Amino acid sequence: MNAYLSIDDVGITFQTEKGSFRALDHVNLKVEKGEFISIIGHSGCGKSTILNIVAGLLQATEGGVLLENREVDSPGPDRAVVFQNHSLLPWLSVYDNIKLAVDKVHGKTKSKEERHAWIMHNLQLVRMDHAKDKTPNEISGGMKQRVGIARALAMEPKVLLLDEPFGALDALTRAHLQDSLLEIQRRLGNTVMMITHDVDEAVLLSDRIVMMSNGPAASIAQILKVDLPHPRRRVELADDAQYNHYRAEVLRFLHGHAPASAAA
Ligand SMILES: Nc1ncnc2c1ncn2[C@@H]1O[C@H](COP(=O)(O)OP(=O)(O)OP(=O)(O)O)[C@@H](O)[C@H]1O
Repeated sequence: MNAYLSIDDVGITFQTEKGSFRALDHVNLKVEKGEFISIIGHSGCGKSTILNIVAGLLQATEGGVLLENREVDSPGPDRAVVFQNHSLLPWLSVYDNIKLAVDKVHGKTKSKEERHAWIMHNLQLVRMDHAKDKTPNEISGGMKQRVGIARALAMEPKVLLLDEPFGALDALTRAHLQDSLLEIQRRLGNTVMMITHDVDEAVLLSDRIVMMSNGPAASIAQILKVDLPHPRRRVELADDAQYNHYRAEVLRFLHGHAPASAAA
């Protein structure tokens, strides 16, 4: 039987003014339903490119992506993306930003009252129901990311695609949001692919960490299975030998694959 999400021998070549650029080569990954996968690797190795291919925003040159055995060839509500810099519409309230997505995805299947309850439920999940009437410029960066995550969850996607969702946040806000995401993901059983540069974030949240080689022609170099029991609590894990082992593995990998310019 095929995996829930299957990235099969994906390669991509971009045509640029300077000629063609081979970004990814022979990328293969099978993701199970409910799995939390992190993708880590040096800048420019092709993490966003993989995510965008899964999102259907980019077309692979070779190979392809199957989600529940159906080929991904365009963006769709079954794959919600959260970017580093939130993509909320600034002229709509927090509530209406989520409503837009909910009406699109659930407009035919849920009544108006059900949709309202669903919007509020998802705002409560990320603890943003108190700010439902505010516009994005009236709330902080961390709050905007919370709303972006609520909007993605409200679409009930098969796969949640997170491109450095906490990259632009301060350490404390980031830690809070990681904890909420972990708790929500465990509760709802979402299938998640998340790009990160943060080793602790990857170990804390993931079932598996996909480590990429440097480009051009980047591929998956190593996959680390993170066998830490849940619930995972960051304070307790700080002294946990297994946690520190995984952390060291990823750091060793990144150090060993440092781009030539950074290795000196
Ligand atoms: N549309 C494009 N045209 C040409 N080259 C591209 C295009 N998109 C990405 N690339 C190149 O492909 C490579 C991978 O880019 P990508 O953005 O996926 O890397 P990344 O690992 O996500 O980087 P970062 O961690 O810095 O965000 C880079 O060398 C980038 O310059």
